[in-house]
Amino acid sequence: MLEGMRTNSDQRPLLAVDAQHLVKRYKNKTAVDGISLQIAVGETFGILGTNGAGKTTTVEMIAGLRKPSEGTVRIQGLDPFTDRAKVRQILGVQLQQAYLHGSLTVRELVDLYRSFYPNPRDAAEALAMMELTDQAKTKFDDLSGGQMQRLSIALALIGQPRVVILDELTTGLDPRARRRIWGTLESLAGQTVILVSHAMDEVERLCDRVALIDAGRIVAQGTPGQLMEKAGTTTLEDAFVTITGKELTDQEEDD
Ligand SMILES: Nc1ncnc2c1ncn2[C@@H]1O[C@H](COP(=O)(O)OP(=O)(O)OP(=O)(O)O)[C@@H](O)[C@H]1O
Repeated sequence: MLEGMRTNSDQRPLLAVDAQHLVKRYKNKTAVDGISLQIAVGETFGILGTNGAGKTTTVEMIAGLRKPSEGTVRIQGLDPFTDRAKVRQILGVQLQQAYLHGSLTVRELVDLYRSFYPNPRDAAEALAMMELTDQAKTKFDDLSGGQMQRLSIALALIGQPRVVILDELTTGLDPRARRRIWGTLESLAGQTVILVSHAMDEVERLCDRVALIDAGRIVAQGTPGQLMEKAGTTTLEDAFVTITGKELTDQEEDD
């Protein structure tokens, strides 16, 4: 999905996301401990790590939803904190917990989100894409968990944003829904995607590059092939275990 990089006036590659030395400290804990990420336009970039590694905190800082203790973020050259209105028009975010107004219907939420963007997808098409056509008049609070999740993905993609952040994209969805959503993501031409996951099949299938995060730091990054080569393994899962010394699969049970 990586397309030819565009350049800015200095003829340097224009990065979709440029995060420099992000740190997030809570009272007794450093959740993110100096993470830098440079993601090219059109790239699908995976962030992989065990529970509590700092993945969500990192992407929330990139999205401008959580203030870093240290470090800077630029999205297509814009600061998500000071250029909030502009960033909102080019960024779509699916978070683990959807903070959506429960008494609005699916269609009302879709219309609301469409209003945030200059060139949104057709509403009916967006609902069909996530198989929510029959739920258009259903209130958000009355959706099943899987339907809520599919709606949050539809809302992240509805504006055809240049940068999309997806946190635990298909965790908990059935295999058919997962494959359908993967197909949708593979059809996004030119959009940059940050995908937080601990599902190896998803990351291997979708991501051009991956950062492995452990205890708030990047312990390795590269293409899935490079990570397997570095670790001397034949699967990304084994590479993760070799590099971090931790199992990913055990963690899913804690969710
Ligand atoms: N508001 C907060 N106050 C204190 N500690 C926090 C807060 N939010 C997150 N943390 C801690 O920061 C660490 C990183 O959390 P984060 O949610 O970013 O991890 P994660 O990699 O996304 O994990 P998961 O896979 O469970 O979602 C965890 O130890 C978590 O308990």
